[in-house]
Amino acid sequence: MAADLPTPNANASPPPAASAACGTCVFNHAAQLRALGVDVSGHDHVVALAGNPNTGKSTVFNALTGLRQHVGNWPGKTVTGAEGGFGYRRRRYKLVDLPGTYSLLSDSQDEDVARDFLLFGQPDVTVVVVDATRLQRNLNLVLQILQITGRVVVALNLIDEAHRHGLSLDQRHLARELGVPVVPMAARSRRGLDALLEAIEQVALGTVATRARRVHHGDARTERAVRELAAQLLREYPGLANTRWIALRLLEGDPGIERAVTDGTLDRLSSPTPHAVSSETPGT
Ligand SMILES: Nc1nc2c(ncn2[C@@H]2O[C@H](COP(=O)(O)OP(=O)(O)OP(=O)(O)O)[C@@H](O)[C@H]2O)c(=O)[nH]1
Ligand SMILES: [Mg+2]
Repeated sequence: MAADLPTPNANASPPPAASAACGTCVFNHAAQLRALGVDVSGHDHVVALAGNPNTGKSTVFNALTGLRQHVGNWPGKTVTGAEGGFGYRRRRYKLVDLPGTYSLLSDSQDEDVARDFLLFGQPDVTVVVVDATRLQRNLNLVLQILQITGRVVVALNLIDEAHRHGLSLDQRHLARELGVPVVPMAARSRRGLDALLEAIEQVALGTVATRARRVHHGDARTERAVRELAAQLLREYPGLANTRWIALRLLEGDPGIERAVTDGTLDRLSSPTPHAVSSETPGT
């Protein structure tokens, strides 16, 4: 496995001078991102870092941006999304470090921040940082994120710890099962950063064919109800992204999503104009 890890990255820092925002980068959702407090001007793509608490998201953030987001060995440090940027092969990427969360479904402020950003900000790429020593537990969030976007790279972090515990992981098998790139890494020692940058670029530019694993729910009646509610949401909030996922959550009585309807979040974050592209991954 160690042979699959590339050498430390030479391209991550310092970023090149900001290029003009890419006119053809249709995956930026600047209006929604602005509403979420993230200014993407001067950047070509938006990348979110998501993952369970304490998996090394901020360490990846720091390695990519050269910034010093607080890192520690206890969970719960990153409360709001820290922002930074990096350059790779003449493109500028805005990077947002999201709070650690075990789920996009339950009801805490951290989970709301992460969920709202992924749902409504529609980043061009979401890097899900997982703890290779606790893969099973971490996959729950990966699968949830794959239901709302296929534009995902899984960063299989803490691979050094996994090896120390005698664990060996088949990242190719995992990538096939999930339908998205999987990059083994040890962010603290910058191992795997080059491969991560490469995978981010490929997903951002659509040069890799991802096919996110989708979970199919319920019977025909549930499916019909989801479709009707999703259509109603779209009528009420034109341009709203991920209506199917939101409909499913509403039917399940998810309090965080119910609150997003009643407190005006959905209204605020639905786009004034329909999206140029759907959030679905090509081929899914
Ligand atoms: N051994 C090892 N430790 C790592 C690696 N990456 C991160 N760490 C350590 O893991 C701990 C947590 O790292 P953070 O980057 O703060 O994790 P986080 O995901 O941002 O945490 P939250 O913001 O609380 O969700 C720190 O002690 C890091 O030094 C790695 O690749 N290998
Ligand atoms: Mg953090």
